[in-house]
Amino acid sequence: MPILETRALNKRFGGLHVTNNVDFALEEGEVHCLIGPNGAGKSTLFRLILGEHAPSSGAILFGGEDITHLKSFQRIHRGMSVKFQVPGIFKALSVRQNLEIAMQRHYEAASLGEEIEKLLAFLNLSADGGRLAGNLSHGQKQWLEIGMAISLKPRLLLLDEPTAGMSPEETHATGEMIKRLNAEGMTVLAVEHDMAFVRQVAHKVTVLHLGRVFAQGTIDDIVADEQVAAIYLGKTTAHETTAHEQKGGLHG
Ligand SMILES: Nc1ncnc2c1ncn2[C@@H]1O[C@H](COP(=O)(O)OP(=O)(O)OP(=O)(O)O)[C@@H](O)[C@H]1O
Repeated sequence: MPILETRALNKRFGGLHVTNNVDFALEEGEVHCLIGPNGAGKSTLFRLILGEHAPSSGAILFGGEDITHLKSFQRIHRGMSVKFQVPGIFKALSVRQNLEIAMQRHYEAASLGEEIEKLLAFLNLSADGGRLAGNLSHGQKQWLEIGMAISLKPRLLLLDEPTAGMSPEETHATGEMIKRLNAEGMTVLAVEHDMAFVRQVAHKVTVLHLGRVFAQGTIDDIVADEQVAAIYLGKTTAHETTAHEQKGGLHG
């Protein structure tokens, strides 16, 4: 049974049909990347899954349960967690204090310190626990965010462009983190533009285009798909679409 499923999911903003009859299934235990040209509807689908947008029609299931009408916090209680692109860390607090805030209600006081140190080590931030979060590098801030998102050991981790703005080395280190989390049992859905990262982590890739599922397969299937290449070059005539400005090409 898929851990997450959308059935005939639609979202319209006025006359704009941004999520168009999306049937999507995420299998438990996989790392799945959602790609597609700018404006394809990736963020909107993400926000629908999280409960930040209400769908116009269709259903969302998590662990087999219909969650279409649940609030975000109820979805989080059921085991979803998210890291958005914009950092939501407390800049004026230390790295350790940030993790403490995320974790304190969920761990016994006696084990909290040890859990935080374990997480700091996982995030390559052991030497930075006492630094103000606001003084971390961009990549380190993203890792702290990931740390806050995984601190409650979610069943499903949602990542919105986790490597945006990172160096190739930081991107690779982030990929290794995702692979370790996955090896320990976490299912991951990531919106991502960086194809090197997608190749590093993804078991499966879904391409969204004009709000629809356009293609699905392994990264090799997707990169070899000429129709996918065409939409990235803005050559599609499926709708009245103009060439999209790309942050990164398909072959990244
Ligand atoms: N709240 C909103 N109100 C109206 N239109 C919206 C809203 N959110 C998104 N859209 C429109 O929906 C379309 C899809 O946007 P979305 O952000 O989901 O795409 P995306 O694939 O995530 O793009 P990017 O890769 O640029 O982040 C765009 O045309 C966008 O302008």
